[in-house]
Amino acid sequence: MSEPILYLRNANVYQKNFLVLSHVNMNLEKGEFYYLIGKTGSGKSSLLKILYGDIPLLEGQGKVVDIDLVSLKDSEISTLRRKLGIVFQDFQLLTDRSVEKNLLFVLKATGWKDKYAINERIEEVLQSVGMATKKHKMPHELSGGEQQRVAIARALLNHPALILADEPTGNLDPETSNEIMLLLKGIAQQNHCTILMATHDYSMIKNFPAKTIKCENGKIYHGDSNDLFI
Ligand SMILES: Nc1ncnc2c1ncn2[C@@H]1O[C@H](COP(=O)(O)OP(=O)(O)OP(=O)(O)O)[C@@H](O)[C@H]1O
Repeated sequence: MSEPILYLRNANVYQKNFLVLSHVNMNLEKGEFYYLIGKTGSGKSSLLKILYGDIPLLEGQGKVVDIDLVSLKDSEISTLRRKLGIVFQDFQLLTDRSVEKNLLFVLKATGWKDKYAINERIEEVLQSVGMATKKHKMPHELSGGEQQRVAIARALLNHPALILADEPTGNLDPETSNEIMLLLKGIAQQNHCTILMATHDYSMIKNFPAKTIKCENGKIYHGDSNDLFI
């Protein structure tokens, strides 16, 4: 079996002094799609935050895209995030600049200098999410689904091997949610990239089956979305 793209061993996930999840063990394989499910407050966002370095891993072991979470220093968090794509429910685009400038901002912040390469990468990611014709639009001129497409394009800029998505369809209607799911699944396949997506949306899980990681009563359980509908 190939090396997992991320693993946690006996990891305890805390929010301040509160133990949210204990003895978390997980291995995510390259190119696979996983749902992270569980009731509100069960720890999905906290688990994702451990993985992108927003909460420190104080107990247990873990590695994400070859970066050790236990020894992660503040100065290495930007390196970790550069290797990941992160997508949020509320898109988190910079509202004062165009789609193109949102992407440019990330490329510059992550060390891209060559103007030609920058323009080419912006074109590529916008093409891959079907937004190439909207690069001069401001975020408020886009629908929620379009804004999420731009956020996904932004997540793809640095060719991440892993995308962490926290309720990416939570603010979208069912039809637009399906479009975003198709897009994410296509990205996982084409780029051989792993996606871990937190969601509450069981109808979507039913439409797009995948492996599941469930947070419940302070623990996680591995399964398959088909198990949820027996
Ligand atoms: N900043 C914080 N400080 C203290 N406790 C927190 C903080 N953020 C979350 N918690 C607590 O940690 C637990 C897990 O919250 P978390 O946001 O990870 O759940 P979730 O499964 O993502 O929920 P939702 O589906 O509502 O987003 C909850 O009991 C919550 O109250």
